[in-house]
Amino acid sequence: MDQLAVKMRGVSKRYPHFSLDRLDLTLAQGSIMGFLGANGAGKSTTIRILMGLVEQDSGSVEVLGHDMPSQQVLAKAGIGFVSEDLRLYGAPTLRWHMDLVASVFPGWAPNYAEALLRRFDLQADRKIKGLSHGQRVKAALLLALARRPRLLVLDEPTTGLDPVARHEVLSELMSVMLDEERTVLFSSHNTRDVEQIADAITFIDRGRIVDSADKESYLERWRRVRLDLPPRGTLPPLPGTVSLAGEGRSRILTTSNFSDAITHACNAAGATIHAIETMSLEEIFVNTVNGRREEAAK
Ligand SMILES: Nc1ncnc2c1ncn2[C@@H]1O[C@H](COP(=O)(O)OP(=O)(O)OP(=O)(O)O)[C@@H](O)[C@H]1O
Repeated sequence: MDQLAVKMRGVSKRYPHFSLDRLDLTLAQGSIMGFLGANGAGKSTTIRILMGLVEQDSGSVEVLGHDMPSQQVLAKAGIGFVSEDLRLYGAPTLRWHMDLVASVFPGWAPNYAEALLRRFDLQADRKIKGLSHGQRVKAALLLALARRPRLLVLDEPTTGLDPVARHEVLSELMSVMLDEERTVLFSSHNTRDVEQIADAITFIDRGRIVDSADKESYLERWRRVRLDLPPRGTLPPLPGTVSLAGEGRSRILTTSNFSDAITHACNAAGATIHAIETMSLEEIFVNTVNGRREEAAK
């Protein structure tokens, strides 16, 4: 079994209008996990708990083998964290921040930091307050990456960036991650960003983990099948059916568990299949969340 960088078991946290509900989340070392959820789904709360910034009401949290929050000092030595909450000081320069982080973390890699400055097109002698939002995000990433943390936790790093800055940050992040094996937890409500860089994906909705798997498995399992039923024909119940829509004899079957058995069953029912379409992560995410909400409403 892979070593786990993050292990959350039965973690609950109750706020007056929201609760995280017995959340289980594991992140194997070396994997890049996209943590996807709509606004208010509980992504930041989960990340704050695993960073020891908020204490769970119940359940256990282990990060890099350390219990959280009780051993957070040990865990944090190995974590690079970038989030909207983390503000850099405005008046000092980026160089001042680099020197500060280097003085605190022995793993700081000066040559790597200089390479990242060039990659991110940042000038170290500029004051933080004079940087654009995109440049600040890149500065925060540089400060986290150059420590060479074993675990990188990025809470919505692309939120609020214009498309150009977003593309820059993502492509730099991707090339940085190709450089060596890193464990990354990357939260976002942007499925395209996650699809681009993650190899594992966890969906959270209304404080609950809805699904968690490697990206390829999502993209392979989910299909939209367009078909025509024979006159007065019906389809048998098919495992994995998320929705079956359509009018007259035409149907669109959305399944989260596609296999040849589905096409065989459709053919056996006399249906004519016109197309079997792959789905984007965005469509999978929307279908997962909607399917769950419809279940809850029944
Ligand atoms: N300290 C707090 N006190 C009360 N409620 C809180 C607190 N922190 C978070 N919440 C609530 O918990 C819910 C989940 O918030 P959270 O920030 O975890 O969501 P998110 O998935 O990160 O959302 P977004 O994508 O909008 O940032 C929200 O309804 C929020 O109002």
